[in-house]
Amino acid sequence: MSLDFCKRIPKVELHAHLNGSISEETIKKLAMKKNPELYKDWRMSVDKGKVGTIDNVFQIFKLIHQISDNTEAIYTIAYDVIHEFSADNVKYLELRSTPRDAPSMGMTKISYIEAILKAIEDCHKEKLDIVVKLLLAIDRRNDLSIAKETVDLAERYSKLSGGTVVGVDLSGDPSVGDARTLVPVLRDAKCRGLKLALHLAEVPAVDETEEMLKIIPDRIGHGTCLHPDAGGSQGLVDTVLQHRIPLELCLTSNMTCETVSHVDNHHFKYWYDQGLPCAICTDDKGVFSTSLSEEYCLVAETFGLTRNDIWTLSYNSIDLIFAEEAVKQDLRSKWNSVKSYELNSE
Ligand SMILES: CNc1ncnc2c1ncn2[C@@H]1O[C@H](COP(=O)(O)O)[C@@H](O)[C@H]1O
Repeated sequence: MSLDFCKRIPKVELHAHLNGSISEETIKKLAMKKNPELYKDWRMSVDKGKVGTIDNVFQIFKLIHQISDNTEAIYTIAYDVIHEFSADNVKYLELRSTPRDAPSMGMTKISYIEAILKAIEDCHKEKLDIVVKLLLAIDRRNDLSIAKETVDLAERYSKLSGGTVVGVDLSGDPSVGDARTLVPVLRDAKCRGLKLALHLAEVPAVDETEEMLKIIPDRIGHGTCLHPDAGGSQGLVDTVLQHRIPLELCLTSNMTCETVSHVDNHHFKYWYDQGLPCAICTDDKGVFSTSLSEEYCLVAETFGLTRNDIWTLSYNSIDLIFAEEAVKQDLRSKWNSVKSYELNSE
């Protein structure tokens, strides 16, 4: 499978953490303004293949958050990240980010969210050929009151943004906290009409995952350890299949975090063969030095998928987006208008 083909086809990105998606250029630009040492530290941490283990990855987020501690930086990051995904032929992007405040820098959670929304709006005004939506993330280390505040903000900004904010993500270091404490807030978010994308079973956690699946999230992030062979259980597999809960799969991320031993063993294969809806995603394209095209190419090469399979994978991801039906229809037309050309060209 040529990378060129994967670059050319239109794509949907459904699992991209804003601060993990920052490119080297943007990090450099922001760090130079603040403290050039931060750029050097970042450079040393993310050299491809060196990141290793999930603990190291979460150290890198701490470093990035030092750089993105002001609203101007958040705007720049969102603006640049949207342009970068667009340059990779991503036509629909769902960003997710954890609202943060930094009182000493004058950043509030409100100004944080508004900076991202402004970047989305500015890209739209430029007529960039990409639809962008936003999920507000709850860090699993947070307590119930912070989670509730995030849900309130998501509901408020879903209205104020005219539907750009579409839901809530649950993420954060999977070895920290117990997501079960957040169940009432997540259920409430669902009742309020917000979509739920939950990181589940990124590491083995059968009891927690069982409880979280009772919410029936709209999508699952990773789901690496759902299967009994990966530290999950048949019950988890059955529930996911019964409700056909789509998975957001991020191969390079899982390899780098060492939650999957070898790419050949990636759970994509199992779920794809079961016919479960799966979206290929980047997770943190900056931290993992990847792009959505590279992820598609990796899936194709690892599991022997044809051009047609890859096209279908990309096309079917449209069904999984959290936007209204009219957006889905527009995207399907866009895909169909280039399909025969892309599938038949060299
Ligand atoms: C590698 N797998 C992962 N698993 C779980 N959570 C992850 C993650 N990658 C990123 N995040 C979550 O996203 C935050 C950074 O973006 P934002 O500051 O929110 O834009 C991280 O701090 C973490 O909470």
